[in-house]
Amino acid sequence: MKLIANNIHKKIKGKTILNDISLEMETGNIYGFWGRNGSGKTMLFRALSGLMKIDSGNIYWNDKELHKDFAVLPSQGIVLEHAGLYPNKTGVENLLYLAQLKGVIGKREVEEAIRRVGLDPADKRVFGKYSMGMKQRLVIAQAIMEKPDVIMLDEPTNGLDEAGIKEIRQLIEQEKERGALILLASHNQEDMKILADQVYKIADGRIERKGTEL
Ligand SMILES: Nc1ncnc2c1ncn2[C@@H]1O[C@H](COP(=O)(O)OP(=O)(O)OP(=O)(O)O)[C@@H](O)[C@H]1O
Repeated sequence: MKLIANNIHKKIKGKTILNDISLEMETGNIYGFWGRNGSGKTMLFRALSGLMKIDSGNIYWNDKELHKDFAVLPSQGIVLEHAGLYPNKTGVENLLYLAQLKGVIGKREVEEAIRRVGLDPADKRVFGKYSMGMKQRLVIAQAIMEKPDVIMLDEPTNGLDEAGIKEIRQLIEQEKERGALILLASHNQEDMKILADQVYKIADGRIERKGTEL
């Protein structure tokens, strides 16, 4: 399965955020997005997921077009900010609530995802009391819990200690082996070296370079 972008452009308040971006990505691979703060990685993920409309260009998932055949990408898990998680709900409660919106998975799968990121489904602490690393793990659990075809991870190893980084890298590899298409934005060079099959270097909203190394 393929995710394709053809010549996408986006301006916000007169400023060009995405400038003629074309990409072709296939399931079973990890694509790294490397670039300075503000280069456009997050905005690109938002565009590709359908969360943000583009001004021109086309985005295809297989033979279907985003914004024509569907409003958002049909099978995706996305880690952006800690958006959508309630500080006064536990991890399980938070993910169950989100799972119920789609109705594809139930409690068993939610608990399995929580275990896979190294958290305890029986933990009664609420999200607001989680450490930064625990929050990050729960957000990743949310992105993978429905076993989506496309997973977008924006800085997934942020806030994790060395052991946590290793665990999350393993999880990302497992998701690739499962056959997911993974987009990974990270400032961590090791993440790029270890995980990415292809690296897109982003600068000023453009793809400056594509290759197998940084
Ligand atoms: N709501 C907004 N209104 C105006 N400009 C915005 C808005 N959101 C983002 N931008 C601009 O879009 C550009 C790209 O930002 P983006 O968040 O995609 O960068 P990034 O590569 O993800 O950066 P970082 O590494 O800091 O996460 C930046 O110049 C930013 O200032």
